[in-house]
Parts: sequence; C-alpha cells; structure tokens
Amino acid sequence: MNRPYSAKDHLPGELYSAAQVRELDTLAITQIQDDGGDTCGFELMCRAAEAAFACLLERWPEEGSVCVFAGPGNNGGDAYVLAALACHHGLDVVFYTLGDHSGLSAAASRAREMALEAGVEPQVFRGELVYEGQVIVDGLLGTGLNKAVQGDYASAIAAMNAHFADVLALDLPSGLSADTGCILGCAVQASLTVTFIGVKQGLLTADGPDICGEVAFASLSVDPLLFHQLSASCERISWDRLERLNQRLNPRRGNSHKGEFGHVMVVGGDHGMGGAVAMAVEAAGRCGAGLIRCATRTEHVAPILVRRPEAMVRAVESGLELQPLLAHSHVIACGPGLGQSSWSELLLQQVLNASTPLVLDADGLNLLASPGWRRDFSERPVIMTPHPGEAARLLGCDIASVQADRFNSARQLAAQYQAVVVLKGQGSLIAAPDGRLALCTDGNPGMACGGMGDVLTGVLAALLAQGLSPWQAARYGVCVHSGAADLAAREQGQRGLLATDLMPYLWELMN
Ligand SMILES: NC(=O)C1=CN([C@@H]2O[C@H](COP(=O)(O)OP(=O)(O)OC[C@H]3O[C@@H](n4cnc5c(N)ncnc54)[C@H](OP(=O)(O)O)[C@@H]3O)[C@@H](O)[C@H]2O)[C@H](O)CC1
Ligand SMILES: [K+]
Repeated sequence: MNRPYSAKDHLPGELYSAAQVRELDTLAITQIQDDGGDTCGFELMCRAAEAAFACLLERWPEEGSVCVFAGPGNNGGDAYVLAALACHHGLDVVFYTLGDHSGLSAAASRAREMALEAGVEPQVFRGELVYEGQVIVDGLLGTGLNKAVQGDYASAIAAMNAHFADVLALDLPSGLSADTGCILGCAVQASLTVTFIGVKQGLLTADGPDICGEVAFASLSVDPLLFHQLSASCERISWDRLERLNQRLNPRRGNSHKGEFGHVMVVGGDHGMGGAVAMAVEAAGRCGAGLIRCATRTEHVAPILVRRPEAMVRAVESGLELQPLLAHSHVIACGPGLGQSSWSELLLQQVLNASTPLVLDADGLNLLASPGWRRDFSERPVIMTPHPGEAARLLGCDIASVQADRFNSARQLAAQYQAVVVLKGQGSLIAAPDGRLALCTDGNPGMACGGMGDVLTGVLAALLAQGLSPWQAARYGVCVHSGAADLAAREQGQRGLLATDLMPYLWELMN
C-alpha cells in the first residue's frame, strides 16, 4: 500500500478544534469517495496508520516488537491497521483492546479484519500490561474524547505510563482534550504524537506540550483546497516563523506627531516595586523605542537613572502630576509594580482617561477588574497582558476555569474589553476583538519568575510605539519575548533564569 504522500509533513501554521478536524475528515472522505474510493473513511484510516507506522520505524528502527492499545472508535481503527502493518513488517505484536468492539464503525471493523488476517491476536486489557519491548502505541482515544477518563481506560493509561517503553500516541495522547489542551482525568505521557489531517490546537497549549512529546504532523494527502473551506481556529506563531520583523516596523501612522516615533511612557512602581518599571523601561529601550519616560515614586528615580540614564524618569506622587506628562507619549505602558493603593488608583485613572495607545499589565489589570473600573477600549489601541490569575479576576471566575479553556478565555476577554489580549502561560495566546487567535509555541518554564511580565510590557510598548498595530505588536512581541527567553535559557538553563537576562537577546532578535 504505497501511497503518494510523505509520512511526516512540516508542522503547518493553522491549528484546528476537534470539530473542525472531524469536518475535514468528512470532506476528505467525500473527496475520496468522489474519486471512486471507499465511503467509510477506511482509506484515510490506512493512510493515518501508515504515516504513524513510518514514524515508528524512523524513531525506533531497531525495535522488534510493538504493544498496541485500541479503543472503541476510529482512533482504535488506526491502531488495528498499524498492528497489521507491524505484523507484515515482521514485528511481534502484543494487542490490547478496551471497550466493546461490536460497536466499531465500518472503517474500524475493516481495520480489525485486516489485523486479524495479518495474524494479530487482540486480547481484552484486564489491568496487566505484559510486554518486554520498547514501543507502545496509544490508539485508545483521539478527537472523540468527550468525558474524563476513568475505569479500565484510566488503568490502561496508568499501565502505559508506568511501563518503561516509549509511547507513540495516535492523533492525540489519550486523555488530552484536542480543543483546550487540558488533561481530562488522566492522560498518556507520549514521547511522540503523530497527529493527522489537521494540528489540534490543544496539542500546543496548557498541558498539551507536557504530554505530547515530539509532535509529528501527517496531512494524509488531504487536498489543501479543503482547508480553505475552513478558517483555522488559531494561527501557530513562533519567532522563526514570523516574517522579518524589521520589514514591518516603522510604517507611517496617520496620527504620528511631527514624524516623532517611539515615545513610551512607563507608569508604575509603587513603594518597594521600582524594579518592575526599571525592567519595563529597559525592555522598551532594547526593543527600539526612541524615547522612554517613566513616572514612578520618588524613591525609584535615582536607581532607575543609574541603571538606565537613557530614560527620563519623573517622580509623581499624585495623579495630577502625571496628567501633563501623558500628553507627550505615543504609548503608555501601565501596570508594572503599580500596586493597588490610592496612589495607584489615581495614576490609573489618569491613564484610562487618556486616549493614547496603551499596554495594560499586572495591577493595572487587577484594578480594572475591581468594581467601578469597568470599561472597554473599542476606541483605543490597547493590549492587555493577563496571566491566568489576572484573567480570572477580569472574567469574574477562578483560575481553573480560565485554564480549562484558554482559547475561549482569551477570546472572551478580547471581546469583553475590545482589546488585544495576551493570555500568558505555556502556549501563550493572543486574541483580537474580532475573534482572531494566535498561539506562540516559543518560551519555557524558566519564564515563570518575577519580572518576566514587566519585560513583556516594555517589549509590547516599544513595538506599538514604532507603528505596529496592537495585533501585530502582540504577535511579534510575544515571540520576541519568548524567543529571547529560549535563547537565554539555552546559555545557562531554565532554572535561575532572570527577567533581565533577556535584555541582550531582545536586542539581538529585534535586529
Ligand atoms: N475516518 C475518520 O474519521 C478518521 C479518523 N481518524 C481517527 O479517528 C479518531 C476519532 O475517532 P472517533 O471514533 O470519533 O473517536 P475516538 O476513537 O477518539 O473515541 C472513541 C469513542 O470513545 C468514547 N469515549 C470518549 N471519551 C471517553 C472516555 N473518557 N472514556 C471511555 N470512552 C470514551 C466515545 O464514545 P462514547 O459512546 O463513549 O461517547 C468515542 O466515540 C481520530 O482521533 C483519529 O485517530 C483517522 O486518523 C483519520 C480518519
Ligand atoms: K490516542
């Protein structure tokens, strides 16, 4: 069965929900049918299994045996065909089934027949995994996962995870939600996931990256024209995928003041939190802002000037002192170390009353979330940069609900505040008020430390100040920020990475 398609295709930029991929499956099956092929999806199933088997041979070329788990649906169907291929290839096959195979789809039934003809001997999994080899194939659950994993499925997953063998997950690690990237109950810990037809968005955010291992994509030669009938749910972005940033910078903005570009005003730094504004100031400078002002508590003026004499730092102890300073700025970055005191509120009030493009972060968001501050930014270019905790406050829910569906949370916030929203975390999401969504795959756990958000605020402010729209500034800024963190972590490791370690790499990536 040699088909004209490659086992592994380059990971595309479009990400899809489970429902969208099921729609693509149906469109592809119809197209195969129109070409005189089968009507039940068996052809696609064979292509999926062959792609996965090719990846298996490439990754474990010396392996003489494979242990395959098949669930009750088409994910299991893929597993049956793969087991048949493994038999034909001369591998020893241990095959476990879960669920009742009498309910198999037409395609999966043909797959099971193919496996039996090839000499596969399916056995019902009864809790004990007896297998001496190095490769387990997880065909339990794919995009059909629709509830938390429990019972036999949970014990099968526990057995796979406890076994020393590596796991190749078919389409998704069983237990991972294709839509949200959350683990429903428990999930397979895969070292390789071969995903078919469309890359599921859940593979790349929340828990997805921690349990997928390497993600390989197989298009199954589905006609790309089919994809045009379906707008991708989300765009995958990363530093190396963005067209050269400097091609985008400095476009002429209609409302530029006398051709002056790149004037950023950082507002924040309540008592004891001067470092936050210092980092935002420096990051804005390293990302090309031409002029950086800072309005902060008196105690922080000298230390910031020592660190960054390029900045113009003004002591403001009341909102009234801030107001005249705001008039000269292209962009305001408000929130780093702002705190939630009456001083903080006076400054934020002035910032919200202005019409200047704005990056709102940290306590600027926490104050906005508190009663009486509610407003939307439909008339103002704004980027909000909540971490899940700030997002929960803004949405009036708990953190678990935000993380249970990061895509929806980010979209909801962008619609509610009519601003571009960066929902930080593993697989940071960028949402626009019009529903567009992007997912950045750069970054690492070393970024989970104080100050990283302050640096991002400065990066975003600098890109806005250089003429990018909030959407473009957020996409590029998140990739520059995470890309810099990856470069810095490569030098000395993720643990102990400090926010200010990013500065030289910001400078590098901006050029
Ligand atoms: N021709 C095609 O469509 C192709 C599909 N591909 C593969 O198929 C899966 C999707 O297959 P599907 O049958 O839709 O669903 P699954 O195999 O993922 O799940 C099977 C059933 O399992 C039940 N289920 C759901 N969650 C759980 C759970 N937590 N515990 C136990 N059982 C669960 C559910 O049935 P219910 O009756 O219980 O609702 C599912 O229907 C896709 O991922 C691909 O691998 C091919 O790759 C391409 C061709
Ligand atoms: K699976």
